[in-house]
Amino acid sequence: MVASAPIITIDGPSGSGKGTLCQALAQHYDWQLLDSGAIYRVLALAAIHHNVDVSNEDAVSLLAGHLDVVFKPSDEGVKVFLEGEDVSRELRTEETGNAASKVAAFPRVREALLRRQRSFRQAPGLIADGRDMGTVVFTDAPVKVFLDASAQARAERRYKQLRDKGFDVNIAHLLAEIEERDHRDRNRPVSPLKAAEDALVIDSTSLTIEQVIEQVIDYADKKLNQGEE
Ligand SMILES: Nc1ncnc2c1ncn2[C@@H]1O[C@H](COP(=O)(O)OP(=O)(O)O)[C@@H](O)[C@H]1O
Ligand SMILES: Nc1ccn([C@H]2C[C@H](O)[C@@H](COP(=O)(O)OP(=O)(O)O)O2)c(=O)n1
Repeated sequence: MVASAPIITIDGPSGSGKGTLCQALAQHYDWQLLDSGAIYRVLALAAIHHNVDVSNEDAVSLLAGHLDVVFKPSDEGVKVFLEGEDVSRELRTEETGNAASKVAAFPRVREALLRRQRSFRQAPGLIADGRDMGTVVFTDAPVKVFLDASAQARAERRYKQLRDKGFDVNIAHLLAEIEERDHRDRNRPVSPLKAAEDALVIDSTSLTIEQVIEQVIDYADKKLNQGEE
């Protein structure tokens, strides 16, 4: 039997640093990258573009089954195309994140997107970024990390990130949105945001990005080597 490609799952709440960490890991190991949040964000945008009510589970799960999305690496990072249209900028707004969190709460939507996410598992390995990568989508991953940080720290990070991209943002508003999204993501009945039992939990509130990356690479190297012994 051919062994499946190894996976490192990185789950955690909004602004904990998952995307930054996953990009660094994908570069370090030269592995594929799955940004599962981007898939939920694209689906939310597809609903908005087609005037589909994001609270209508039937209609949104139908869209999820036919989602035409393409991820293209470019010099400015990965560009995302929905039905041929570049939606990379629109994808990153908090409005889109919030709508993504709403459509992601529907069980049939999550079911419709499972196979698409699992198809990213390819040699030599995969770095998977999301909320349920270690608990539902890739339960057999040899390396699982749950990345957290205080809501205040996450709101401040998001504020700087969006302001640097030229968005007009307000920190109090961002904190309220992050707390609302945390609550919805953690309390939904299917695939709620939580650490897998076998995950390494890292609180990055007072760690630099470099310290987080170093800690995860040290841990992953040990776990991956154990698997080869
Ligand atoms: N440990 C950290 N300390 C300070 N800023 C961080 C840290 N980790 C990530 N950031 C910054 O916070 C912002 C959000 O990080 P991101 O990786 O997009 O989070 P997520 O994918 O979990 O939402 C980015 O601008 C990133 O550079
Ligand atoms: N595996 C995933 C990934 C994202 N989601 C949902 C829940 C999140 O609030 C939204 C957006 O996720 P995304 O990772 O892009 O958000 P952040 O960059 O962390 O703010 O999608 C999910 O339910 N399951």
